Amino acid sequence: MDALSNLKRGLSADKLQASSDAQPTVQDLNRLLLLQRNLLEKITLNLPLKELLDSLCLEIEGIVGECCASIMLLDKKNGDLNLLSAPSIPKKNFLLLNHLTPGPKARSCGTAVYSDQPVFVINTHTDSRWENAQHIHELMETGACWSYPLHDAANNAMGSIAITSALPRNPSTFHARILESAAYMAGIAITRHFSRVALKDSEQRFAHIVSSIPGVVLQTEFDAMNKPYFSYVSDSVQSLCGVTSVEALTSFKRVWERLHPDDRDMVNGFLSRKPEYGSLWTTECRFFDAQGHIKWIHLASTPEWDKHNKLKRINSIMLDISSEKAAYAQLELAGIAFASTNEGIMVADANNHIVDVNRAYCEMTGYTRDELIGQSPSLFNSGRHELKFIKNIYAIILEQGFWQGELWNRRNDGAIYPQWLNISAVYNTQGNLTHYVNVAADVSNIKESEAKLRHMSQHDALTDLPNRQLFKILLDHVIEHKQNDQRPAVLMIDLDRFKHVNETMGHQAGDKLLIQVAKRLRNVIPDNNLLARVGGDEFAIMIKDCQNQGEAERIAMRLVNALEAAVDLDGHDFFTTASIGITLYPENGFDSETLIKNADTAVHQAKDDGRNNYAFYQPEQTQIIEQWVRLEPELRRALALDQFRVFYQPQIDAMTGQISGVEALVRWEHPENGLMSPGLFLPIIEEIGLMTQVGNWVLEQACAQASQWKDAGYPPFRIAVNLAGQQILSHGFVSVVKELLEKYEIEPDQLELEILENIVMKHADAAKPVLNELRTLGVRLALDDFGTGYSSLCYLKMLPVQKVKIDQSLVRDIPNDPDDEAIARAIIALSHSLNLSVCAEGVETEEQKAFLRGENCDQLQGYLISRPIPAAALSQWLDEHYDLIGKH
Ligand SMILES: Nc1nc2c(ncn2[C@@H]2O[C@@H]3COP(=O)(O)O[C@H]4[C@@H](O)[C@H](n5cnc6c(=O)[nH]c(N)nc65)O[C@@H]4COP(=O)(O)O[C@H]3[C@H]2O)c(=O)[nH]1
Repeated sequence: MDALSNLKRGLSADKLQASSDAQPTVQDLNRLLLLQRNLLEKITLNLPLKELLDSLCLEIEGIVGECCASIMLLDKKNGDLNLLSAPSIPKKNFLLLNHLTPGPKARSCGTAVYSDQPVFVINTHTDSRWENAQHIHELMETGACWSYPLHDAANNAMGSIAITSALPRNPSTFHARILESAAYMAGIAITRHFSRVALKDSEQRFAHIVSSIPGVVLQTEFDAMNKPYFSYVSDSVQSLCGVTSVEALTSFKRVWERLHPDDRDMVNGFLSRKPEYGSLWTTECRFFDAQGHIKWIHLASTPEWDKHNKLKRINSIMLDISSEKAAYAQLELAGIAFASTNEGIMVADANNHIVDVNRAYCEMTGYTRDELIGQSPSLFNSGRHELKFIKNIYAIILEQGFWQGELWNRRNDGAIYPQWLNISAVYNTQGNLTHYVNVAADVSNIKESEAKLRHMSQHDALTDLPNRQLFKILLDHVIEHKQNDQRPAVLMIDLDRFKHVNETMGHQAGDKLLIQVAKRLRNVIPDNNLLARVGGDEFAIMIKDCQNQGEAERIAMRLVNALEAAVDLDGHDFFTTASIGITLYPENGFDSETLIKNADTAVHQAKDDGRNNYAFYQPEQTQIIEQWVRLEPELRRALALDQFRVFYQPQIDAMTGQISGVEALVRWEHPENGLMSPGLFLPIIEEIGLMTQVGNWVLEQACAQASQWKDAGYPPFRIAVNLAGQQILSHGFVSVVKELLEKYEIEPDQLELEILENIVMKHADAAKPVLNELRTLGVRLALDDFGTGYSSLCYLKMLPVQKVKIDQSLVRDIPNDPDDEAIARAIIALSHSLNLSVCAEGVETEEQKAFLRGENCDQLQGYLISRPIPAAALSQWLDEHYDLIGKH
């Protein structure tokens, strides 16, 4: 329907304001053209919509006269019409006019929009389309209202433009044209406005999206020469490649130069891909950022092709994946470590089901990876740990996050092995336990080495017996855990003169001897008792329960006997003996330290008692040992410091009283202690191996003195010198004697060498040839201290001795002890029967002298005649008893 017919439909004869319906004049048309031109100009200038529409309304009002122009717009949300521009309508009336819902009776504007037709109401008071507008009439003078719908780009009604007059009024054709034209232009202005707003919105949204993307958005196009250039680059390119988006847009090269040289060929290939590659291209490459650090980029692109399949454009996004790359590299590294480490690694989930294991773990356990996945670590249970222990481990892990320690586990083949295990709990970011990581090492080898080391450190390498340290530990253990009536005992066994074996026969022979000794001792001691080698030639035995002294004594006897049989050393029979010291718990000590120390002390007592013997600990021995320790270093220097002296004690003929000889006896003139007798220091000298040196020194002193006495005019008498075992067995001893005799021009039979009975007995094989040589030399030999040791008369027969010296212990109790008398009597008689002369030692009383003379003892020596005295004093004694000498 055109404007005019619409006009006719709304006409009413009454109260109409006059209106010319004449055709528009040239002036009108000019005004209309001017209106259009002005509005188009303003649209082009992009003036604000409101300003633009207001000016349109005002211009219409100016052309039409006595009217108000207004523009209403549909609210898309609720579908109501609201005023968008009404410059001449007071603002207070806006509320009356707004919220107009389009409909058939919705006044002029609502009806126009509803019907999408122009509506010319020439009298609002009578027109049914205004019948609901009483509230408006009450407040506004509204007589006529002509309205035209506005259209959007899709030609849908989106609002209205209206000319309202206070009085009813007819529109002219020109009015209708103005309205039509204004509606058209307002529609353009509004549509354009909304397009611009939408575009701006879209741009803003795009910019927002691009800026919020953690990467660079870019568009690459190709020029006529097919060279790439960027048609769009988002600002974030700067943080990635160190160039601004403006620089990138102006120079593709600037970005290209930031690309890692090694990746350029690959990216070149990327840019020249063919459609076959599909619609999404991805790759990874490296760029240098502004600081020169490498950034890893994930490049994702969608290509656009022209109709000739020529690449037109590439839309890309570049994402910084540097941290992911680093994390991946770390993961890769962890993966390599996991796979290649020698530590077994097992990962279990929160329910303790195995989720992964490495190669080392499989090797250690003997299971394949597939066999282990999904299993529980209880598969390795060795049965050596209580459930409580395992539960406690997991309790510690939950409390502290980890546990480490040693476990016994079972391999697939059933073998049980020690494992050093470190279990850590793994928690996720929410703090929930997700995994357990077990790092385990098979410590069997370490354990074995440890055990070997421990064994080595606690055992003697030669005999494989426990050493002193272990002996002490075990002894303390027995003491600590002993039953009430249990009495442990310690037997310390010291091989007599073992050093001599080493020195004369070599260490190998010494080792063999020790091995044999160990074997014999082991065979002798009762089961369940302990034998240890606690020093070079020292063994120790712990009797776990020794009921009484007698039992210890019996064992000691058995030990002594066991060692008595000859030991075969490289085809030679060798005899060894031992001195045994015994301590009993608790009387001789409450701990291992004291029991061992005191047993050591008792060993010395046994040695003093003549060796090849045993002795129980006597507390007073400790004092002697202490003295020993004090004197030893001083004794080592005594010879060099000329602190030894030789005293002489005369021996007389029992029948005639004439002097028959003198015995040389050594003394030590200690700088502080004064003169010390040999009993106090000779055992030490012997023990420290200086006996040969000191003994030979005494021998030389005696020979020199004999020569002096001879030179002084005294008739020759015998010089008796004591010989120690070490001396007899020392290399070249006979030559030493020979040289001395020659040096001091002494007749061999003037020298008498006194040897101890037990020394000869013990070393018969070695000593006998030496004694024979001495005898061949012409030197006289006397058996000293006879009657105290073996007293084997068979030996007497075998040895080349000419004299027997009755020990002073047998003389001491004469005449009170009939036994001693009987022994002395027997020795004298038997010696005489073997053509040996007899000298009695320690003669102190006339009774002893009388008894001995009565028994035909040949010589007497003792305090009754003279104490041992220095050479000068003896010279004086000789002078005083000159007659005795002369008669010799
Ligand atoms: N109670 C008492 N004692 C008497 C009496 N007459 C002598 N004596 C002591 O008896 C010991 C005799 O020497 P011996 O039996 O060979 O016993 C010697 C001897 O075996 C050893 N000895 C001494 N000098 C040497 C030495 O140069 N070399 C070696 N190998 N042994 C020596 O030391 C032992 C002890 O020597 P001495 O203390 O000098 O003790 C000496 C002497 O002083 C007496 O009437 N009553």
